[in-house]
Amino acid sequence: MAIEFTKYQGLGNDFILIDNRHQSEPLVTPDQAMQMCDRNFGIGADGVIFALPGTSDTDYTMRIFNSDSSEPQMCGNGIRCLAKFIADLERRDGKIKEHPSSVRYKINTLAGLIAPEILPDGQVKVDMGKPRLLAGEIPTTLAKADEKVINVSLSVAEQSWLVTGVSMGNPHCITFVEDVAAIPLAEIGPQFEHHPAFPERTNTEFVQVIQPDYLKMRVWERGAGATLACGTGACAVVVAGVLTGNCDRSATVELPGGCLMIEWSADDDRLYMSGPAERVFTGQW
Ligand SMILES: N[C@@H](CCC[C@H](N)C(=O)O)C(=O)O
Repeated sequence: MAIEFTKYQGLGNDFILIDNRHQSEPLVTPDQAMQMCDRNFGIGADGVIFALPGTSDTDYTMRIFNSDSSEPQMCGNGIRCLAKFIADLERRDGKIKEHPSSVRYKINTLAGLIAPEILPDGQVKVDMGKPRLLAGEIPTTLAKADEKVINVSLSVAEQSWLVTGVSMGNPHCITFVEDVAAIPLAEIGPQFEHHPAFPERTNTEFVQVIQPDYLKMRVWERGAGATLACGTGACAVVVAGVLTGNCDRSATVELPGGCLMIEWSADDDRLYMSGPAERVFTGQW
């Protein structure tokens, strides 16, 4: 069966989007998704995202397979791409106007309800929900299940790292370093990802504080390796930065693919992420 797809990217974190609005299960299997993501033998992407029907209180459901075929709970750059993809489909179907002032969606994900809004300038602002900070929620064995994991020592590659754990629905392990460019990401990233202290593996972010409102980060993603950006990761980094006294509640996070604006609201405890999402090309698999 031929599958129509559209490729999108958010700061170079790239995804194959599939219109799955009329079926309740993803149109491709995790193994097929892995083949599609292959950069030599497939389309090439960090993941495959499906726009599925919503639930009673949401407009749509998002599911995603990583490029290694695993299924994460959430993807920040991916949900901005999904919002643009759905708006393109709805525009094509005549469901929304050609140039609406803004478009909002409520999306059901494995991490709960997430709400993206396409702004008039084309950027997408996403209400990413509340961070989860307890070890049992992340999950990690670095502290007791009902304790937070803030600046806890973790031994990787014969070195001791002070790490902070944050869940944005998916697990993140954050460490602040002097020089993010000097981190041998391809060598130590997999060792963090598969460390026994993270029973569901982990995304890992290395962060350099340039100023309290400007951070530079590199990421090793669970199931995808070194990517150019990670939206849930950037949110988790600001939370970890606030908890460790390293940054303000609003900060620009610079990733290899560009910048995201992140705000951890003191009023409602929710994370707000703003950044771009662009269509790249369409095709048939
Ligand atoms: N790139 C994403 C995160 C995708 C999921 C991640 N690899 C995981 O397994 O948790 C983002 O922008 O948040």
